[in-house]
Amino acid sequence: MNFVSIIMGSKSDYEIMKNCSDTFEKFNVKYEMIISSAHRSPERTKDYVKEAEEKGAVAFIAAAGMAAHLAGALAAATTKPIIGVPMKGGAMDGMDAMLSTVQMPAGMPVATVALGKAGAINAAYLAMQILAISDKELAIKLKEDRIVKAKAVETDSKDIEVLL
Ligand SMILES: Nc1c(C(=O)O)ncn1[C@@H]1O[C@H](COP(=O)(O)O)[C@@H](O)[C@H]1O
Repeated sequence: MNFVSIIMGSKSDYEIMKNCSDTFEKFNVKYEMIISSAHRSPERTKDYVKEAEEKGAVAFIAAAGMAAHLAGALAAATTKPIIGVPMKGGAMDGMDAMLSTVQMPAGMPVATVALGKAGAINAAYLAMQILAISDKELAIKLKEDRIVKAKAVETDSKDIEVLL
């Protein structure tokens, strides 16, 4: 059973990451979602990655704030794609999380998405684009979603546009 795994460093990340799981729900894509920290629960994190891989996890989404090492720790534990979502908050409001998520050494990639809600949603989209390589039905749904988005831009414009 193919699925995507979402791991958050803390329950305080859930409000934003619910946007990620909601996106999977919208597209009917299977996911798991847990809290585990590379800092606070290193053994749980390592054990979970192994179990999730055995169950069929195709990609991992790691969301963490501040000194965000979770995504990097997952990258060290598996060769499955890792998508990192830096969380806003803390004294540096996410700049720290963004840099610690994105600045991985060569050969240990973490595909880092935007801070905040857009990042949580894009993490799900990126994971679905990975799944869609071998899932034609999902690939079609993603293409249809682009058409809907493009139409929404036109509709929004029509509401306010001024053309000469
Ligand atoms: N960066 C990490 C890791 C980790 O990288 O393992 N574990 C928790 N955290 C982050 O610490 C922030 C504050 O956590 P608390 O709100 O629980 O104090 C959260 O954004 C979490 O992701």
